[in-house]
Amino acid sequence: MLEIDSVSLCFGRKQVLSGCYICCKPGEIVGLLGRNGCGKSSLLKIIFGTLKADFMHLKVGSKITKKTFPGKDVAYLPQHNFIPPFLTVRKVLEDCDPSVATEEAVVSLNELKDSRINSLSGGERRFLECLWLLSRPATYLLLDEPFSEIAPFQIEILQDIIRTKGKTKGIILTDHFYLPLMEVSTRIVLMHNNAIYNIRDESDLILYNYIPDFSS
Ligand SMILES: Nc1ncnc2c1ncn2[C@@H]1O[C@H](COP(=O)(O)OP(=O)(O)OP(=O)(O)O)[C@@H](O)[C@H]1O
Repeated sequence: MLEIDSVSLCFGRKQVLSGCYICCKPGEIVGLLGRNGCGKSSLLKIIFGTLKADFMHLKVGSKITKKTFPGKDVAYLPQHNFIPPFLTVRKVLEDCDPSVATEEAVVSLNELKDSRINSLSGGERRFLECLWLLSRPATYLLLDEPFSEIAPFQIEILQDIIRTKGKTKGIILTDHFYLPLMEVSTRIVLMHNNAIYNIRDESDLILYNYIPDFSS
């Protein structure tokens, strides 16, 4: 189990996280929702180690640790582009797991194999980054907005891969495309007012004002 608790984070005088808790075990896909700026990305960065919390308690398996990077337990898809722009698509695909970069998954990239990353569209680049990250052998995957910029057909491909990986890995996934997130998650939580609430269905998201009530 990956477990982080008592997370406290301030930027200047602004308290972003206070006493925050989240956990995830292998075989679980935790969908993390929350309004813009509530601290979802910060929480994932703190788990990975690219952002230092004012206080937190992090445990991966039986190991208490200050960060998970560098290490083999956790892989992290940041919100921003991270694959070096000078690499070619072919080079990146060569470093992907064949069970992830299947023929069906990469069909949209076939004509781009000799292109450099910096010549791809935003969605093409993001999709390739997701394939690469989902290929990592880590036990836990942190995915920050994998569906952003991605066309619906490709989102379905990513959902299938996430579902397959989620059978053996623990995945924490955050995105504002809440429907694809809800479809793929085995457990959904919402960050709201510095607390984490369990979400059963869309009516809970209306209750916490994350989505509008279209019926009213
Ligand atoms: N480096 C920084 N310096 C100052 N404030 C920051 C910094 N990084 C984040 N923040 C602030 O912390 C808050 C939480 O940011 P974070 O990116 O974690 O939110 P989020 O829930 O991921 O938002 P979104 O859904 O928009 O991606 C925001 O109000 C943001 O402005």
